[in-house]
Amino acid sequence: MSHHYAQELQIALLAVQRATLLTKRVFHEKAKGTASKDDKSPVTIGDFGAQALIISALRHSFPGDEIVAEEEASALRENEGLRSQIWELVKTTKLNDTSAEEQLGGGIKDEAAMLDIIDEGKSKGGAKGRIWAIDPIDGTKGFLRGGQYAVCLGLMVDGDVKVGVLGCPNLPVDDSVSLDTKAGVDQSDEEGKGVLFGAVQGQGATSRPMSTGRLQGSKPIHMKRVEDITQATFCESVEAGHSSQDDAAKIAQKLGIAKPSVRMDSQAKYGSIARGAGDLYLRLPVRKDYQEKIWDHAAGDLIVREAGGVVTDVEGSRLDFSVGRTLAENKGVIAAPKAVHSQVLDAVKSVLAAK
Ligand SMILES: Nc1ncnc2c1ncn2[C@@H]1O[C@H](COP(=O)(O)O)[C@@H](OP(=O)(O)O)[C@H]1O
Ligand SMILES: [Mg+2]
Ligand SMILES: [Mg+2]
Ligand SMILES: [Mg+2]
Repeated sequence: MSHHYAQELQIALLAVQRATLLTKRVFHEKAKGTASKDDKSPVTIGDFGAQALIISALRHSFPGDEIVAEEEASALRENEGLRSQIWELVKTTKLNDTSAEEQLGGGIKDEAAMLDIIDEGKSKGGAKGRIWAIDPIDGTKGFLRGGQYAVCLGLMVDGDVKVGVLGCPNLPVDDSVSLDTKAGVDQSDEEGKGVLFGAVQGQGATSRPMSTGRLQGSKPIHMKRVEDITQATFCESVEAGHSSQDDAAKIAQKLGIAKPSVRMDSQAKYGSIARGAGDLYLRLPVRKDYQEKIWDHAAGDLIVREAGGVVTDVEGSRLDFSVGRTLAENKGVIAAPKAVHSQVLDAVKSVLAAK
């Protein structure tokens, strides 16, 4: 059966847009209510709330699909304070358009149902069937710092990403605003900010301004043509523990790039290069044993490829989303326009080989 994924894209865009209304409310509140996960990484009431709203929307339209989501509710079951703060946000966050809200199935029944919904994201992933990957807040550290963050949703079918959506409340709406070194720091969702990226395999990538109700009109986006690699703008993580900034600096030097990197949190990096605001995204392993999570890459990988880019790991292999909740077969990420990807990859390989 041929499949155009029109309904999947529509629901994913609306679900992400609604979830960002919740994260923006949290962003503007002083008490962000963080908890610490087993791996010591932070999670906020925004992460839990956004995950609940997205899963609830997916369940309404696609009840048979599997879901891989980053967060789980166990910490909330033991913490009534945290739980009720999240429920307060979830039950009062709605799109201000009746038809759009209806497409998402409206709200969640009660607090207990919310916890169960959050826990519906425990699929093991894999190579068979329809599986959604959700990162309710990607770049949680950036979110807490007032940097970039993204609400991320991807649909994989038989291990291949078919639909990808990124909501980036703190990026400029205008695709032509080039990244500078301030793009990742001290950002807010003031006037002129907030963009939704979307892509369907084989149909290209788009951006549109975020709204509080129905979807706004979209524009196709494309990666920028790199005439001269020495003038390229590359982005990397703010967190030195997530991507080796030392290796990135050596790779840049090898390519003759003198401009400092743009450091920003989250998959906003993928969105930014896909729209031509920057050129390259390098994610270079710091720890040999770390496995990248599928929800950190699924949407961004498709959006960049549909905008004319190539995304591989540091060895040049495509990211393999078919092996579970992590990218167990890949290390790092190299995303670049098609015409220069192999040149960048050569530089990456030679720098990493020399270590
Ligand atoms: N050692 C590590 N190496 C690479 N990525 C890591 C990591 N530890 C955590 N991460 C992931 O890095 C993501 C943020 O990426 P970035 O640095 O590009 O903003 C985090 O997503 P969350 O913020 O959703 O937890 C987390 O999943
Ligand atoms: Mg996290
Ligand atoms: Mg993440
Ligand atoms: Mg996250």
